[in-house]
Amino acid sequence: MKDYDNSMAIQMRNVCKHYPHFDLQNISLELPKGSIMGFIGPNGAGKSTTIRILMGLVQQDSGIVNVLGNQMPTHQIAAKWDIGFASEDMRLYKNETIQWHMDYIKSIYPTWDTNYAKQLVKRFDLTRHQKVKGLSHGQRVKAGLLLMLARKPKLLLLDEPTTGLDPVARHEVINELMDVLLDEERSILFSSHNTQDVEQLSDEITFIDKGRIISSENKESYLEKWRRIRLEISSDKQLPSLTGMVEQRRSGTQAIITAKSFSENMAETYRNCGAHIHSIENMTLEEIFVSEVQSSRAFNSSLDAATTGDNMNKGAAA
Ligand SMILES: Nc1ncnc2c1ncn2[C@@H]1O[C@H](COP(=O)(O)OP(=O)(O)OP(=O)(O)O)[C@@H](O)[C@H]1O
Repeated sequence: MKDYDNSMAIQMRNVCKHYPHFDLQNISLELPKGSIMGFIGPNGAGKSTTIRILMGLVQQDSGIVNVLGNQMPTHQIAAKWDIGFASEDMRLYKNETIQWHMDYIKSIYPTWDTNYAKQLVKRFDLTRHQKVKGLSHGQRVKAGLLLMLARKPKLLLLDEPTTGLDPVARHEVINELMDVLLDEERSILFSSHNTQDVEQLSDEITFIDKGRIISSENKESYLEKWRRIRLEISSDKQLPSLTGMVEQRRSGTQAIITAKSFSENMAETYRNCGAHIHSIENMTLEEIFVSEVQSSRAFNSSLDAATTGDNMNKGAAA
């Protein structure tokens, strides 16, 4: 990438990948160094495919990918020294112990931190001489994270790191990831279905659905824009459709408005139309996620309908 920005751990520009029943479409995202990005999307949205492209495990059909200054997949070998990757299907040797794996990783990576590895064994409540085949799912996930964290990679790519963990184990893993970020040069991108984890951990949030990024923003400013407005208006009056309103639900005199770019002017306009506003509430990331996905799907299907209509008209004209 000619204009590679040195302050970014990840830069993706217009990345596309075609599978027989799926297209990753024009993915562009940037992760500043020292930040943590939550990557949220429904099942089959394209999260793992994107992470695998960043890791060089899958090759994009087009578009530019730069990870820690390395063009991917061309310079993936150099990049992999500094990337820690963890996914649900991470393979450990079943007949070997956690200690065996620690020694093995230590022999490969000169950055391995023996003291930190020992601390992690304690914090994750693992037994070093236990064989992998005897570990529970949660213990296996924690062992995988330990092996990755103790070699101190500059970038962590985590594909659903908390899936299948009980609340206590999730809490331990999240706290550990937050501690990792105390070192300001390190960066994390993690995918999740769990919006609570993402809300707690992330500085940046990216939503993906059906292979397209639907938003990618700083968490604080993003959460600040969304509001749910509950109001009452006489049933014979219409509420105006304002810019930034993504949903309006009415039942008799009661209405609930979801706003994507809320401003006081919006509330004022409703009041001027005769509405009485009961409350203006902040929304959780989960509520915002559902609204984003629904409005993006509605928008895309209206575009598809318009395109189909155009084609039919062209067909008719021909
Ligand atoms: N090697 C492959 N060959 C064909 N299709 C694939 C391949 N890998 C992924 N896909 C398809 O790409 C789509 C996106 O999959 P991906 O695993 O990236 O989604 P995801 O967002 O991580 O989903 P989940 O949350 O369910 O894990 C799916 O429809 C999947 O079937």
